[in-house]
Amino acid sequence: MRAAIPLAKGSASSSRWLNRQSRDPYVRLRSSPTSSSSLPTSYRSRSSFKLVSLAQKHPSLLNPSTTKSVVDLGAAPGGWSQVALNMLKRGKTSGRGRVWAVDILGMEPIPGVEVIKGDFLSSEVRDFLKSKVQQQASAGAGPGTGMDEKMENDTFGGIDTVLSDMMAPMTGVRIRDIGLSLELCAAATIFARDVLNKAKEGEEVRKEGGKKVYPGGNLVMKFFAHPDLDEFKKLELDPWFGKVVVEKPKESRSESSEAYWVCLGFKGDPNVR
Ligand SMILES: C[S@@+](CC[C@H](N)C(=O)[O-])C[C@H]1O[C@@H](n2cnc3c(N)ncnc32)[C@H](O)[C@@H]1O
Repeated sequence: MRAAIPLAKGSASSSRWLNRQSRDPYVRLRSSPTSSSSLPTSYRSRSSFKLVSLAQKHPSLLNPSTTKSVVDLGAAPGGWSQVALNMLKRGKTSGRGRVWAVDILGMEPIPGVEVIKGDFLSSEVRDFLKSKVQQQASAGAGPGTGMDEKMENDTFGGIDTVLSDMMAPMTGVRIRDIGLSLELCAAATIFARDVLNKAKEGEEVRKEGGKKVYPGGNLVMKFFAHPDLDEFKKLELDPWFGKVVVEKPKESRSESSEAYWVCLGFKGDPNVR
């Protein structure tokens, strides 16, 4: 087991880090027990506020009335899963909503979230997760639900939203770090294509509260800005979704090159439409 590396007392970098943490409003909010807003603020991670922000801007990502099932990739310590679960609990789908959380690291349990510990880059872990999702899909299917028919037609993936905040430990070697980010994005994208609910034929974009809602499942995925990743979006995301936008939530540190793709309205394989 690797020993924890202590922060060098008084070193310039540790004082910079401590200084930044103490000034960061999202680090303080993370553990604040109360808030005037209706959103719970005792989240496990600073990152939670990024998802809150993305979901406020794109309400169909975690829509309390329609989102029933969410997969959270790179979930530890569990902040995004908490946000997703809270949103599902507030809606009509409460009780039926499911969240699966996957991480290479362990995390404290969250009641209502099924945690799978494993490396998402391993095909065994992805297949295990897929089988869990499919079990739910077939349990939900049945006469009168319309789901049996959807599954026969191969248009029921079972998942409404896939979230990926996965980030490999940075090596500092830019080309390697970009390669790792691309590898995680590729694995999350291929998985999402297999499990996301597809827009039904003839289903139109509708407006809700002045915002467009694209039919079909959604994918939110962290990436690191680089021309190779722009190319990835153009080839692997844009043709598969109704709309793909790049978001840099205000809670994401400006010095970080991280951003998120918000992919709305899964349409399925462009080659067979
Ligand atoms: C930024 S953290 C996620 C924070 C989380 N969204 C939250 O709000 O608590 C990134 C996570 O990605 C996980 N990760 C990186 N590579 C992974 C992989 N190959 N498989 C599973 N998890 C991975 C890391 O272990 C880490 O916990």
